[in-house]
Amino acid sequence: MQDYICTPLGYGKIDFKFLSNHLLVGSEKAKVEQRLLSNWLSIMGVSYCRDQEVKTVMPVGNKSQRSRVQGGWAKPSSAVSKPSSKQREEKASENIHKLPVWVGKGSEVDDPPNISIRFQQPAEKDLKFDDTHTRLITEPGVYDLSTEPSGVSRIKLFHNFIDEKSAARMFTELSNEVPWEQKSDVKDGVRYLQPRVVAWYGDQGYSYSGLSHSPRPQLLSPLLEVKHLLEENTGLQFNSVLCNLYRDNKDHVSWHSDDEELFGRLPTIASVSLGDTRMFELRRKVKPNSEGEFVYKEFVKVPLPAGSLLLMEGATQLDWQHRIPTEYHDRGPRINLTYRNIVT
Ligand SMILES: O=C(O)CCC(=O)C(=O)O
Ligand SMILES: [Fe+2]
Repeated sequence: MQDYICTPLGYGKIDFKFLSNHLLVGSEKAKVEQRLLSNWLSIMGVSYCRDQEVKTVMPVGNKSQRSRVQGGWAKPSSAVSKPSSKQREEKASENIHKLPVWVGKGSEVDDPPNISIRFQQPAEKDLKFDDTHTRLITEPGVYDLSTEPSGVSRIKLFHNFIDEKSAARMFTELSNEVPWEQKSDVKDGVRYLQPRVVAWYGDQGYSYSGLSHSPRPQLLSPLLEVKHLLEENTGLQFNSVLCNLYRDNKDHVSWHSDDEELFGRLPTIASVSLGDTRMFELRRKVKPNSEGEFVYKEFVKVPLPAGSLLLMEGATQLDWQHRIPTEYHDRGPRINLTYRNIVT
């Protein structure tokens, strides 16, 4: 059994002070908090199982917190006894990870969320978690992700870029009027149906991963509205938009970069979200290690609510990948509009 501890200090109202890599919950109180809990767990990349017996208990914090949590909804099992909780706690506090500090853009940048993570390294197994960095961005701002010879990778997050009422109206119009299509693409020589439906608008077509979109120059009115808003606010031009509809929690887009040549070397991609909130994740690209494995260490997670705008700029497509992962729990439909500019 692998164990590690996370303390979600300062994030949300989650009333728990310990986790294991299999956090198993049983009581009513825990059930009320399952959604928060599973969100937080998915943010931290921890697997989550419900309605099973607690296999591991990893107390963190003072004695009163411990007994409250254990007494409330966690049943320690025999797995707890070795090594002792105290030993684990002491070991864990030696291993507190200091997450990297954002390189900010003056006053536009809010402080990073106050999350600290403690990792308990089990004696018997290497979790490969111990040197990963995950940053959660919930506040609007400008965030420099990395600086490499290729340039600065920068994202900008805006909330309420589209007001609530307009976002709801656009969501309904686009759900009904866009000719949504489930395409298939090729991965490792095999053709798969994409786990979402899409539509492409632009004067030119767009091809990637063995699929192609024909030109569709006539933008629907909500798409034009957003395009004008973007152009007014960013001073940039966008001549195409890929519309994605994630129908439920299972729909997703896997790790990728929008690094096709037709968008230029350092493209700005403007991503507008409507409908239910989904987590947008980035990971920094790595070179394969000596065994040919890709061991990713830097992750960024950004919940994207309705009306938000996320700009990906600079070297983000060269040095980072992004995805929308599946979620464990139900999600309503979400529409994402990624505006791009074809330069060739
Ligand atoms: O749905 C999203 O937020 C991301 C979509 C995306 O990455 C893409 O269309 O290339
Ligand atoms: Fe993308």
